[in-house]
Amino acid sequence: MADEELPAGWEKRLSRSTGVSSQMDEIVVGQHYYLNIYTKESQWDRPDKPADPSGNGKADGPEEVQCSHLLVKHSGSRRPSSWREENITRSKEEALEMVKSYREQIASGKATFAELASKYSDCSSARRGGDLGPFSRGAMQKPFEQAAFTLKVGELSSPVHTDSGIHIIQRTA
Ligand SMILES: O=C(N[C@H](Cc1nc2ccccc2[nH]1)C(=O)O)c1cc2ccccc2s1
Repeated sequence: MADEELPAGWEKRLSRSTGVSSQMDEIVVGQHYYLNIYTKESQWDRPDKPADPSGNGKADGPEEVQCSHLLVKHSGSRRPSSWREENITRSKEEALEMVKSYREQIASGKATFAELASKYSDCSSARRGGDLGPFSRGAMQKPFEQAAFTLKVGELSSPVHTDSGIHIIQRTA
């Protein structure tokens, strides 16, 4: 289908980071998203009307962040399998208890984020100590993005729920 003209004020962008697609549950590189050129807000869905220049001040905050995360998947995860465990059957409640325990160990200094993420994260980024690299809005699932872009550098999130499972996120840049 021809790539029709976008309504005024929008730009079509290519997400440079990998992320989990909202449809197929696989790592996608180069998924398109749409950027409001006035407010710098982004959205997955193709806009059907001109961009709103007002944006109510939502354009604040960084364009790009870098985070590490520790993911604990559960039986309700979109892909209940990982490098650690071929068939993940733990309950969501059990996953939440595990995530809280890891967060406590990191916050108290008993262990570093990278030590626990590399041992226990159900994401393939475990091999990098949980580091996801830099990413902009539009690259990750919305609950993850909202948390990541709200954190200050060095801050640790509360447990964050996405279709992939339950995450602890640390913003590193
Ligand atoms: O989506 C990924 N991995 C999924 C799990 C997952 N789901 C996520 C949702 C948001 C952010 C990170 C996430 N990681 C998997 O392994 O099943 C990614 C792995 C990596 C590895 C390096 C850099 C970025 C990424 S994003």
